[in-house]
Amino acid sequence: MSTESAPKRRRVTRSPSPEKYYNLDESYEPYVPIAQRRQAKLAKLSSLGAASDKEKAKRAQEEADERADEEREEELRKEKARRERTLLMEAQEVHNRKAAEDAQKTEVEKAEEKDAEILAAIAARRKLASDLELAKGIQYTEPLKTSWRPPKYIRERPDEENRRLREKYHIVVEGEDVPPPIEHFQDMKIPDALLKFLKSKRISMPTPIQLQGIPVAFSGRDMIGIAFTGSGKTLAFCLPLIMFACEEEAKLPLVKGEGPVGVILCPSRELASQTYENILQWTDALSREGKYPRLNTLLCIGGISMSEQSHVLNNGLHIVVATPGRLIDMLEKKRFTFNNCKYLCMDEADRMIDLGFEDDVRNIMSFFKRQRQTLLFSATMPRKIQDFAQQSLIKPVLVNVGRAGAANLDVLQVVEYVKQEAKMVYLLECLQKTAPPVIVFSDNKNEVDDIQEYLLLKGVEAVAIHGSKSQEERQYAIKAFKSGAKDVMVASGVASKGLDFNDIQHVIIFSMPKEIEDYVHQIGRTGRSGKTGIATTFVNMNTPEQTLLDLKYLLMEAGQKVPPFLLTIDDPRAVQGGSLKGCPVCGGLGHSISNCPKLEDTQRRQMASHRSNVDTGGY
Ligand SMILES: Nc1ncnc2c1ncn2[C@@H]1O[C@H](COP(=O)(O)OP(=O)(O)OP(=O)(O)O)[C@@H](O)[C@H]1O
Repeated sequence: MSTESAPKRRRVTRSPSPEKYYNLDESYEPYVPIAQRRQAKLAKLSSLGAASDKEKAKRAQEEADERADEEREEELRKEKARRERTLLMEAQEVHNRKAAEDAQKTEVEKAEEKDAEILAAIAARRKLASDLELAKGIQYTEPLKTSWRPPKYIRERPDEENRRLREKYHIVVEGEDVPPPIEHFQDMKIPDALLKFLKSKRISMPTPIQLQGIPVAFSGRDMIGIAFTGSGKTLAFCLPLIMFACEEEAKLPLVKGEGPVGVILCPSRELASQTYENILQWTDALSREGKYPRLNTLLCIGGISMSEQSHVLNNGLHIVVATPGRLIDMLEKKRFTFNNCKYLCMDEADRMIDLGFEDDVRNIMSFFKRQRQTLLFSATMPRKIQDFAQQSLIKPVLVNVGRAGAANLDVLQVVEYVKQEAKMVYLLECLQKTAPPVIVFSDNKNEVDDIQEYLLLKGVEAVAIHGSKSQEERQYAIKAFKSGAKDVMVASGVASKGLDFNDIQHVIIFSMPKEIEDYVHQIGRTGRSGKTGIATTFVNMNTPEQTLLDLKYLLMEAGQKVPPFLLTIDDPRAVQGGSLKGCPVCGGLGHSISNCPKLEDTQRRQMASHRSNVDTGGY
C-alpha cells in the first residue's frame, strides 16, 4: 500500500490495548483485584476444611505408604552399599594376599611362571593332523606293518646288548618296542646293487642316525630323527622309501595316474632339488642291474616348469620330492593323488612345522586317504616341536644322536669381534685362512648383494644366492659353486639348511643370525660326513646380547674356545640363581622362552593379551 494514496490520519496517543500487548487466547487471565483474590482463597480453604474424614484418612494412608516406600528404598540402598563394601574388601584382601605372595616369589620363580604360561599357550595349538581326520575323529592306534625283518641273530640279540650299542654311538631312543640298531648295511637287507653304489661314494658303514633310524623306518614305525648336520640323515629317510616303492611296484606295477607311494617334503627348493638328485642316483643304481624295477620320481617345486617332467607323470609315479606350495597346487589340480600314498617324510621338520608351514602341512595331510608312516628329521628340534609333533604320530620312536640343536663337533668355531664398518675389509683377510670353497652367510639380502659386489670388485670369484633371486639365478649359483667354477658363495639363510656342498673348507658368518638354530645349520655346511672344517663368525655391538649368550653356551657345550668378550657377558638367569635350561622353543641355551627371538613379537603380544585377559577375567 502506497503511503501517498492512504488517507491522512491524525496521530492519537492512547493507552496500549490488550490486543496489542497480550495474546488473546485461553491463557489470558483477566486482572483480579487483591481483595477479591483473598476472598476466593478463604472460600477454598473453608471448603477444604469441609472435606470428609474419609478423604483425610485416605491421604494420610497415602503419605504413610510413600514414607514406607522411601524407607524401604533407603534400606535397600544401604544394604547394597554394605554388600559392595564387603566385595571390595574381599577383592582388596585377595589382591593384598597375592601381592604378598608375589613379593615372596623370587624373580626366577616369576619368570618361570611366565614361561609356563607362554608354553601352555603354545601347547594349545591345533594338533598336526589332517582336518578331515580331525573332523571325522579318525585315530590310528597301531603302526603300519611291513615285511622287513632284521636278520635272526639281531632279532635274538638281548636288549642289554642293544642298549650298549646305542651308548657306544651316543644314540638316545624313546618309544615302545624300538627296533634294534644295526651296524652294517648288509644286515639291513639293502640290495647289493645299491650297496655297491654307496661304496663307490665312500658310504660303507652307516652313521649313528642311519644305523638306528633305518631299522626303525624299515619296520614301518613313525619316527622323529635328530642328528647333527652332515651326519647322513638324507639316506636314513630316503632308503626306506625307495625300498618300500620297490616292494609296491613288485607287488603290482603302477600305471599312469597311479601313485605316488611316498612323498618327501622340504622347506626350500634347493634342498628338495638336492634330495631329488640323490634319489635319482640311488634308484638308477638299483635298477641298473635289472633285478629291481625302475622307479619314477617327481620333483615338485615352485619356479620350475612341470611340463618338463610330463614323462614322469605319464607313467606310474612312485616318489614325489616337494616344497609345500607347489605340492598343494599339484594336488588341488589333481595332477596326481595321495590315494595310495603311505609314506610322508619331512626334512628339516622343525622348520616345516614351524609357524609358516604348519597350515600347509595340515593341508597336505588332508590329501592322504589312508594311514601313512610319518617321519620327521632335523639337526635342530626343540623339545616343544618334538612334543607337538609326537601328538600326531602313531607310537613314534624318537632317535636322537647328541643334543638336538647342538653344533657338529667336527667344526672348529671361531668367533671374532669385528666393528660393522670393518667387516668388508676383514672378510677379505678371512678368506685367506683356507683354500676355497668358502660360504659367506648374511641373513640380509641387500648385504648378500653388497658382499658379492665387493668380492667381485676385489677379483674374488663369487656367486650369490638369496630368496629374491630368480629360480634360474639360484640354480646357476648353486651349480657354479658345486662344480668348483666359483670359489665363494655368498648366501642368505635359504642356502643354509640341508644343502650338502662338497668339502666346504670354511664358513664365514658375516652377520650372526638372531636364532641360534640358524647358526647351527649355517656352520654345519662344513665339517660334513666326518671331515673337519672352520667356521668364523663376526659379532659386534649390533648382535643382541641373548644371541651372544646362546653362542657362548653353544661354544662351551662343543668344547670350543670362548673369546674373552663373550666370557664377560653375564647370564641374568645365572645371576638370579635360576636353572639354565635350553629354551623349549628354539633350543637356545642362553635365554628362556619369554625372550626367545623365535617367538615372534606379535605372538608374544597375543600371549600377553591372553594373559591379561585371564588375569582380569576379561573373557
Ligand atoms: N654312512 C655314510 N658314510 C659316509 N658318508 C655319508 C654316509 N651317509 C651319508 N654320507 C654323506 O654325508 C654327507 C652329508 O649327508 P646329508 O646331507 O644326508 O647330511 P644331513 O644329516 O642331512 O645334514 P643336514 O642336517 O645339514 O641336512 C653327504 O655328502 C652324504 O653323501
